[in-house]
Amino acid sequence: MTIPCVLSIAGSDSGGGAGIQADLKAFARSGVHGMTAITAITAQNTVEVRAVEAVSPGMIKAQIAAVADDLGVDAVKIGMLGSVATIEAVAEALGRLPAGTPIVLDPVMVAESGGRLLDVDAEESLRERIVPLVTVVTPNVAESRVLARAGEDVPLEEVARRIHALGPGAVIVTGGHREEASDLLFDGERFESIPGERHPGGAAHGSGCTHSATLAAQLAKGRSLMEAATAAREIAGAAVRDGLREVGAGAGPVNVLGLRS
Ligand SMILES: Nc1ncnc2c1ncn2[C@@H]1O[C@H](COP(=O)(O)OP(=O)(O)O)[C@@H](O)[C@H]1O
Ligand SMILES: Cc1ncc(COP(=O)(O)O)c(N)n1
Repeated sequence: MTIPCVLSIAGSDSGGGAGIQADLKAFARSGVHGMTAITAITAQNTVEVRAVEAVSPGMIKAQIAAVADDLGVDAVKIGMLGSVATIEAVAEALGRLPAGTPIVLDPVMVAESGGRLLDVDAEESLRERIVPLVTVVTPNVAESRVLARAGEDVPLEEVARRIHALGPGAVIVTGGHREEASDLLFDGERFESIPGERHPGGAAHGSGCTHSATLAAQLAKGRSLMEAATAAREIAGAAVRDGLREVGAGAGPVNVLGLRS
């Protein structure tokens, strides 16, 4: 079998912890060939997002078409989209991929450091134009409540049901911000808890990106959704545990490749 080719449609993090930089490392960790369609460039470090510049819709579509026409796309991970114009471009490009291509959406809204990465007026487009097209959507708890328009009083199972009703194949609410750090999977029929140890002293900048990129890579390798979700939880958790705490003054970058000084 030839090596799977997986495409990340996401933003660039100049600090190297999240976005496409995290995705390429996660793809390598899972043994697939990584490709990128960059949606935005961020001037970002572990403390703040200083500036964001969108890539033009035409250039985003050209990147996706270039890799699809030659290398082929065995799975897609979508991260930061940023604006309505970018969402429209990505929705159009996804429609040209072969039916059945696994698509993982990490609905990135706000960076770990607090900077906004999705315009508020783009939340509705994300919900209507992208969420229904994807195989699995992987919000963290805060993102799940925005997608479901659910307040703190709504139980997480109901939040997942409401997101599923928007049309994706499945929902995984990631648990990095929950006390027990387990992920919650809902495929429209059953709930599965995907447990894992919490690493409170770890470095978590890029954990969501690492999780969704790993999920896409594992699906490209032919794993079932449950197998892929289990591997993504395990690999993201270990990347937080081994995270580079000493790098930067804020939340340090995850370390999915187990780098040591
Ligand atoms: N402190 C932690 N300890 C163990 N696993 C973690 C920790 N933080 C995040 N994870 C794991 O990393 C993945 C991403 O989670 P999360 O932090 O919820 O996403 P985001 O980075 O989008 O906020 C999930 O599988 C989650 O369980
Ligand atoms: C370009 C880009 N994409 C995604 C994230 C989210 O990652 P995190 O929530 O870990 O900051 C980010 N900070 N920057």
